[in-house]
Amino acid sequence: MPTTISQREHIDTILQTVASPEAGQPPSDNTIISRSWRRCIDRYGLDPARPTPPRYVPGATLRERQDQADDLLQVARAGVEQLYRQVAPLGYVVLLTDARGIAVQFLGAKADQREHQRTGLYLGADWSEAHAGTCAVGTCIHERSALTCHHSDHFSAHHIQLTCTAAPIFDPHGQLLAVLDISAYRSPTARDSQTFALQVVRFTAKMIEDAYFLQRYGDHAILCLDRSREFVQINRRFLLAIEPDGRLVAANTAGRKLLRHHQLPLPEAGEPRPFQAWNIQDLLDAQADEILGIPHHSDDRVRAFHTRRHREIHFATLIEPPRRSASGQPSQHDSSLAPLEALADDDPSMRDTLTRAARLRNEPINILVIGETGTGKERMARALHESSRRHDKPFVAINCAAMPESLIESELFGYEPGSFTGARSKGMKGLIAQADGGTLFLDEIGDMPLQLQTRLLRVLAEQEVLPIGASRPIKVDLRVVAATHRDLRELIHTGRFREDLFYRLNGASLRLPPLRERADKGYLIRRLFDEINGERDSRVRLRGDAMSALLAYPWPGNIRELHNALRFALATCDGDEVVVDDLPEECTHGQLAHPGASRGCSDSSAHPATAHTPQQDLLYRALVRHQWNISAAARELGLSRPTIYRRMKRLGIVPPNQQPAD
Ligand SMILES: Nc1ncnc2c1ncn2[C@@H]1O[C@H](COP(=O)(O)OP(=O)(O)OP(=O)(O)O)[C@@H](O)[C@H]1O
Repeated sequence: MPTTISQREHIDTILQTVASPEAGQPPSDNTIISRSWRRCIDRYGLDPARPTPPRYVPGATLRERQDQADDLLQVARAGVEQLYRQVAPLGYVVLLTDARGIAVQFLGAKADQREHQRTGLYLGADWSEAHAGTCAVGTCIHERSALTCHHSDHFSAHHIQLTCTAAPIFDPHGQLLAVLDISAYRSPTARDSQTFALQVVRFTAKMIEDAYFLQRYGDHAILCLDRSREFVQINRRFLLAIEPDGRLVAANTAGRKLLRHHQLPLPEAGEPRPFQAWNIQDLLDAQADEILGIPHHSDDRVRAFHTRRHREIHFATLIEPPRRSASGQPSQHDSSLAPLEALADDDPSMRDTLTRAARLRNEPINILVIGETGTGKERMARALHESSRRHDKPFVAINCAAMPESLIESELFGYEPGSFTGARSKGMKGLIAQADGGTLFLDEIGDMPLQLQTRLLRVLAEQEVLPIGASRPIKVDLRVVAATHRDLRELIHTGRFREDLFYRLNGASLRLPPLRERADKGYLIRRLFDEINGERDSRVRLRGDAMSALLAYPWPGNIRELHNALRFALATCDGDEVVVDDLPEECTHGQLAHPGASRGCSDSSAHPATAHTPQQDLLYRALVRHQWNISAAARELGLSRPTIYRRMKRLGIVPPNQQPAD
């Protein structure tokens, strides 16, 4: 690469600084940077006059690194996306690298993908100091602290237009887990312009680190300490995981610093010392049960303690572990409620609906389930049935909208032998009678013809059904659950629904929120994925990047769309995992980059008219890049040759020399 004048000056500055620190003009009086320059030359043998182009690890290695970081990636997702929303308008991209500097997550504008790939600000890029020279990620890994690498702080002349700021993320034992980085191509010359960037990245890295900590030690009591009573519940500055007897198990970065300050350092990861060396009483001047009982001894759930050494005041609050029964297992509810509980995780509307459903499940009243199409009304009806005392009796579902009007009466009420032309000679038991003792589910009740509404009303009022052509009614014991996505009051108003039937059916109502409003999408995705997976011969895993894309997608209300997307991904994926490229194209149209697209860039005009899914796109581009050399494309994509052939066949990609002549 020919060097420009400013690059030439940059190279000279590095060489002079390293040769004689006093003579050179470091870009800032930043010893971290000049130390790193020296390492680049002395230890890694890098030459500032020969800038190395970005290095990308092969696809298979990237996937391996992403798998290893999967737990963190899942926890970090919300934080990384929030950070991206904050900094993208200022022209930054966001990278999360593993502890060795390989970018395992990337967020940046898709429109600038070629520039990202050219600079190395992309998935799979190696930002270790040994390869990229002085840079925010690599130098942060070495220094184990947050820093900005601004313009000519970078070792490589290739990077001097960039400003990059990175912060480390440590695991609960002090081991480096990952590095969070934001980088921009254009920024003011002054280094101070990045002060804010440093604060945001540090803050987000701490948030991710603490979220990971809380997840890892979710089964322990976690003591949160702060020097301020007002902020201790919000800041959670120092986090310490403790055993019921007060032994310290782990601490976040700030917590480990606090312990060191009080001469109680926790062993670092891999150290041979016994792990639970200290008790919380060694830190705070209080009995362990006083500390573990904070929530019960204090109105605002905060208590002040003196530290044993230094007599500093710290305010403490406690995150209690899940309650355990006498058997040591987390306390169990009534197991018959399991079908209802399985419908949702932690969504506020669903929580209210399910509490109500649990109370109503054995009450002798009919229930109306209300919700948009595909929000799980039938699921709810089944779960009500399965968790009720009627669970061993039939559940009969009828879709009032789908049944032809000519058949609906005979299907519902049944008929006597020979009661009309075309009837079966033995007669037929109607669906209502089949549901005797159990639950009758009337879906799309708003579409039931008026004349049948009258007959249904009679069945409900008298608990008996009169088959067509019969002279005597049959007694039935029914619980009716009806469902609708329509506004029944509006239908009553316009004369299309009987008001008296509405009150019969609406003994109580349960409302289901649309998917777009649900806070437990992650749970629904995992649950549906497991269900579809369970129907298959071989089991497949949903990888973190696919999960992130599914969570980021603005789903409309209908859960069926999510179901279809997962079914598609499971049907088309290769191997034993679903990755982001296996998802339908519309799910990946957000800002998230695809891991598979991380190698090289190509002319977008190379798209065949038929190639439009990410999988097709990716494979096609790789094949074009390698002049249809299957082995080379396979190597680049980290796949085997048979897999490439299989995918080409499945995705309808035909090499030019095998295409039929016009
Ligand atoms: N809580 C849930 N957990 C997992 N999957 C669910 C849940 N609720 C609904 N689904 C899935 O979503 C799809 C739609 O569910 P369901 O048929 O119960 O909705 P509905 O509201 O009755 O639909 P419609 O309005 O079309 O009658 C089904 O594939 C179902 O398996």
